Amino acid sequence: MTSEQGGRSGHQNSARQNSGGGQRGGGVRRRDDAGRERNRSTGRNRTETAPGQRTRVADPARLVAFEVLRAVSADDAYANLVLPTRIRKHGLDRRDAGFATELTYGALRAQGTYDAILAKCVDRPLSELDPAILDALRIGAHQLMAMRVPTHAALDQTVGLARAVIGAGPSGLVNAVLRKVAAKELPQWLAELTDGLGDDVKIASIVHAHPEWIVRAMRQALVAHGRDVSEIEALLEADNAAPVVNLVALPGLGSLDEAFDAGFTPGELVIDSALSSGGDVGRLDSVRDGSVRVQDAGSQLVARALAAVMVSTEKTDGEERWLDMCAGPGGKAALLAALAAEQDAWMLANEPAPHRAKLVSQALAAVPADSWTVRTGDGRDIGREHPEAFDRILVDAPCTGLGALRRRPESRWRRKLSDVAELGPLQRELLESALAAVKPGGVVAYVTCSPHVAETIAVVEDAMRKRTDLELLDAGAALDAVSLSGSIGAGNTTSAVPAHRMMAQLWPHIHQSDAMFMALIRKN
Ligand SMILES: C[S@@+](CC[C@H](N)C(=O)[O-])C[C@H]1O[C@@H](n2cnc3c(N)ncnc32)[C@H](O)[C@@H]1O
Repeated sequence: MTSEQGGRSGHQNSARQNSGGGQRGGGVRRRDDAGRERNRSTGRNRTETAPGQRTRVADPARLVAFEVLRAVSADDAYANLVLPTRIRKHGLDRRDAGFATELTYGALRAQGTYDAILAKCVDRPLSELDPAILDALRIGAHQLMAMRVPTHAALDQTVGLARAVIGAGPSGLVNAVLRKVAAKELPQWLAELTDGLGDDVKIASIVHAHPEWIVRAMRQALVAHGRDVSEIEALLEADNAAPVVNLVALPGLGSLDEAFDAGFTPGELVIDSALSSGGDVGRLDSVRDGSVRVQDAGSQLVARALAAVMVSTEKTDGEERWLDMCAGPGGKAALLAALAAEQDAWMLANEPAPHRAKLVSQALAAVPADSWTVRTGDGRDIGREHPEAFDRILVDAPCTGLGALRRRPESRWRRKLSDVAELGPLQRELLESALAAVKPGGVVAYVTCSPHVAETIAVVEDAMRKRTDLELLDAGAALDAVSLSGSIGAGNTTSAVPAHRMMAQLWPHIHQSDAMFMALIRKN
């Protein structure tokens, strides 16, 4: 299990520097540039016996983490959306914001492992604890197990947080439980929790903090794409690392010069992209004007692959017509529309949720307006309403998002196996609609941000079985064709099933991208 690796140096520094942070005796706590507290005026001896007695006011960075965990567990909030607002609300400086980010994301990602440890230290089922106490314990556990926070500071500050925001009684429980947690280091806890377990899936689930059904699904996906099942450890660990920030310059519209001047480095997977493990992208003018966008490298690759693949359609009025059937919030739509504009094509971006359709319009604002139109509606209707009307169609289907666990720290614990079955009919209907809407000679890209075989290979195979006019193109080769290295190994060269050799899967541990799946289907 790792903590925020993407911002590693910044966060680990902040973890060290903030290790003793917090307000004392009700005073406002400030740190100097080296992270040392100023105004240490109490002169009080720090003992390890009664941390809760010392700290009565919550350290703002830990308070932010606690508030985000509460919003996630009580209100089903998304941590990546709530965290920035709480950081602003509490006025955290850059260092404290880094600490709060590592604490929040780390505690959420590893929740299953920490709950297993906590269950050994609490004398009742965790489900019987006040959920606020459980969240405080998770925050304490992450500091003790995975951050370089000295034990006394982790205890002192977490008990102080509990005292300030939950109450004196609960803070005693938090103190007692965290002392038991602190008695062993993480490797000892993991050894104890997995001792005698003969099942590799259960062991990986505890050690790498993923639900068992997801470990099983990832193993199955690796094998289905011709990879060795032993890669599972690296894949799960990649999910536990913070992703680097990827930028794309919209072709013909944006330049990365400003990003490079600001310390971004050229992306290695895909052209016109840049990488950063930290920094505030919102400060870049080019990001603010929408000509440079934050976008995962895998998303960039699939959009570029669809735009570059050969089609042999009859063109309406000499121009190609493209469709992004599931466009919200508009990441791929912006890149696709810019590519369409370069090729004198026009694109329809469809999204049924009105607020997400609005985001699509905003994402497309930097692209010449005569190159695109946004439709607010159900993609399942498009095949019937516009039969054989489009040369290229992207179906970026609603899915479990198991390929993007790096950026959504809570989602692995929120998602359920039943979600996969629930999404299946919609995924199939959207693909069928796209296959009706594509012209003969045109191509449909079926894409998911999930490697789950039931959402990927199975959906494509079902669609192929239903029609006789379809052909799978080599999606791995199509990704290679638009990659910088020319060979990224996303295809499957070894499968005994010819159709499986045509489908491509990107992986966080190999490509440092989301686990994006792509099949390219040509209608003959
Ligand atoms: C995986 S997201 C698409 C991400 C988007 N392509 C991007 O790159 O930003 C799937 C989208 O499909 C939309 N969706 C859900 N049901 C749909 C339907 N019946 N027809 C079309 N889109 C649908 C969701 O609202 C969601 O915005």
